[in-house]
Amino acid sequence: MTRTEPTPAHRSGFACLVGRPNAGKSTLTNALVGEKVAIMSARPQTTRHTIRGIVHRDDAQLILVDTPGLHRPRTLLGQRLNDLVKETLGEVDVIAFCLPADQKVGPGDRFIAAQLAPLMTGRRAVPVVAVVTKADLVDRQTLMEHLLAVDRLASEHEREWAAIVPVSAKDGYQVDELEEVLVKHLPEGPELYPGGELTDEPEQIMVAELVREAALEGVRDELPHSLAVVVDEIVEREGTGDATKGRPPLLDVRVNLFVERDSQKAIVIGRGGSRLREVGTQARQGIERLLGARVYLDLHVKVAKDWQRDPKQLRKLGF
Ligand SMILES: Nc1nc2c(ncn2[C@@H]2O[C@H](COP(=O)(O)OP(=O)(O)OP(=O)(O)O)[C@@H](O)[C@H]2O)c(=O)[nH]1
Repeated sequence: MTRTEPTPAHRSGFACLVGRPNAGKSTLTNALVGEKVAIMSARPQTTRHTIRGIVHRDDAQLILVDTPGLHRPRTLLGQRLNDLVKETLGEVDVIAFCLPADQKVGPGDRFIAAQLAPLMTGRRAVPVVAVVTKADLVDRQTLMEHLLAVDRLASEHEREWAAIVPVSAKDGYQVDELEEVLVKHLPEGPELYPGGELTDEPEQIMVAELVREAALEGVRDELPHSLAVVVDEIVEREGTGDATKGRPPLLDVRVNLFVERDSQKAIVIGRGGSRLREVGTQARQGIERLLGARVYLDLHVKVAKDWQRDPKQLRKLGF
């Protein structure tokens, strides 16, 4: 008799690596994602999240995002930035807090732990996995002591880490385990970046960014964080390219711009659509350079009310 195993549900979501400078976040991201996709690190998707890479598997899609550095604020602006960071961190599914094994838990780590503590409790608590990085640099004894110190750091705030995982991005020690732990904390859900077509992904992100830049030009104050740009599709119009004659294809690029309110929609579109046309022209030039093709750019402005407050919407919009 054959028994069919139930297929485990597909999981998808966002993880954010935080930690003081030099904690090993970038190196660990590369180890998790692999070099191929790590090139995405340079492509800002939005001012809120930078996608650093996607771990794409049959059973899960883990999207690693970045936030601006979480530092001890020295100015009011710093404070504002930290508020933004906290808001952003509150929207991810799991946080990986990196603490280097070769350095004692210090004030920088304490500051970050204090910022994370309020996020780790309440109805929308975000699990925080403590990741002890650079494990290869210390001996077993030092590693054990460090793990205990990291454990105490959570206790100081009457919290518990969702897990403590020592890793070495350099020799690959426990990187797979960390991936499992992070995936385990993702909600069940479909692929957020379909097909795992990772090579297409940077293009879409860059196209979205070019449109976003053009759309914000001159109206940044009016639309600070209220604009999300999502590339709907990039398709080649049949029979348009002819490589033998060096003729690039014509690409149809469809892009949606989401704003929060009708008044913002009016700003983006401008009188009689004049602004949107300018946005289109400006963005198209950049996109043509980027893709090395002729581009027909189709922009749609839509109102997605309160999207900033709804994590499901945010995800749909690629945040
Ligand atoms: N031996 C060893 N060195 C590591 C490991 N991970 C990172 N490093 C080194 O630690 C230094 C900092 O690593 P990064 O990945 O740049 O750290 P980061 O947290 O991204 O740094 P910031 O961008 O400043 O926040 C680099 O010189 C890395 O080569 C590791 O697992 N083992």
